[in-house]
Amino acid sequence: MINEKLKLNDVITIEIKKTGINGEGIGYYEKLAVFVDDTLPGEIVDVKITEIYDTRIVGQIEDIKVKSPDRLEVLYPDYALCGAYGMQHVTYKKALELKRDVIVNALNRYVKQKIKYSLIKPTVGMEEPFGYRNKVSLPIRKIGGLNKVGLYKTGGTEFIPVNDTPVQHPKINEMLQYLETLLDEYKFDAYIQKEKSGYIKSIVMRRSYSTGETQLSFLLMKKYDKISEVVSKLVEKYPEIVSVFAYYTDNYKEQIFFTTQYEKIFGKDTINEKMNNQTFSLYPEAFWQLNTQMADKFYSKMVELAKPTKEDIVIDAYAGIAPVSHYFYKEVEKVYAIEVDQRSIQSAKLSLKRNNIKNVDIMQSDFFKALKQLGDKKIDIIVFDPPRTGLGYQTIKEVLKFMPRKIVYGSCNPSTLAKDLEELLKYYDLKEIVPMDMFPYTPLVESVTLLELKKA
Ligand SMILES: C[S@@+](CC[C@H](N)C(=O)[O-])C[C@H]1O[C@@H](n2cnc3c(N)ncnc32)[C@H](O)[C@@H]1O
Repeated sequence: MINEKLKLNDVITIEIKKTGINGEGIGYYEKLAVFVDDTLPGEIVDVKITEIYDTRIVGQIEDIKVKSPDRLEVLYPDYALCGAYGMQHVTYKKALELKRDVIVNALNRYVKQKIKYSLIKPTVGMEEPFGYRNKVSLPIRKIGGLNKVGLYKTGGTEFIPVNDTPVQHPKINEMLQYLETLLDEYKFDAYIQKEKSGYIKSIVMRRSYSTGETQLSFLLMKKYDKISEVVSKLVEKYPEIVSVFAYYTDNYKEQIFFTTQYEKIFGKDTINEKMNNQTFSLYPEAFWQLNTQMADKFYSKMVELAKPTKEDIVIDAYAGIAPVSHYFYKEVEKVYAIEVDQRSIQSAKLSLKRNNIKNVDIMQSDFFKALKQLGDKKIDIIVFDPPRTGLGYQTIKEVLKFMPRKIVYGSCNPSTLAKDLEELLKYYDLKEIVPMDMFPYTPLVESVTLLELKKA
């Protein structure tokens, strides 16, 4: 076997042929796939081998012999390591092309039938692809005696301070930096993993793109009065902070941001975000897309592709706080919005009421179970927007009992999209896939797909 000839730390020279699902370059060494971070198609690279498996090798750049014309200088190497700003080595224009290629590659890999690639449209991106991130969820750790917000190196345990990435909203960066200084000033002890000590574990900061209202959620190991003083200082400087919660945990190990034990320590329960002339009320844990400007394009594309009619009954599956329902309700007879998470449901109910929407029924349920509950109801269109795990065979089997005329599939994972399409395309024709760049300068690839029930 080829890989028996290779040893760790050997250096091989390969040409990068394509981009993988995590943004890495993929080349081949005598037919064995070689995965190398931060490389681009067309580049000739000396690669030091760091991992060897039966079917693939992982390596790191030793030297780039031929550089891609689309390569950019990496200005924040640490932020590439923790995925916060992982595609900074490539021009935005090229990144949009590569994201479409990732979808094409996933379809090639998982879908047996021949796909007309002209159905996969160019990636819809942003005009100004910086400062778009409206929320950060960051652990806080004590490093060299100072409190730092940051992230862990992808797949590792090394903590990397992260408080000024160009993809986060500049106001979020500013507030994070001020928070760090306050935590030091008030002698806070951030969590230290090795010693299992410290009492502040993480911060979630969400800033409404449209109103600027900002919500903070601290995760604490115990009640600690000084948090109120820190919050007062923050609010004094940033009056747009209008909602602050403290969550409590006694679990040192688990990497979580929210628990069921919480209290509001300042201001309102929710912050308001505006989109499509509607107001959405966000509780801290409620799901909301991280890029509000692109979210608007994402939902508008769903309606544009579905072309719903006034008689249609629609399912908004994996609804979150039901933005899809908010975009569809006017065009159709009725929408069932199905979501499992209680706080998203609370936000959805508040938002639908606030926007005076009466033809959306909310179902708090696992999607699979909800389909069983809906029994033999007529469903014309199903809009999916599942987590990265996709739908899976069992759920698709249940969906197929309804045989909706159209399916609109919002996906955040090209691999699970392709696997699900392999099943769905037995009964549906693929009409269009529109890649959407919801996370510029990261490897994440989102898309909206339209399927229509086969005629026969
Ligand atoms: C990618 S988010 C999409 C939410 C919403 N469509 C949006 O764009 O804001 C996926 C949502 O699915 C929900 N979810 C995850 N598993 C679920 C399940 N088995 N049944 C119903 N909802 C689920 C999550 O709580 C989350 O709100």
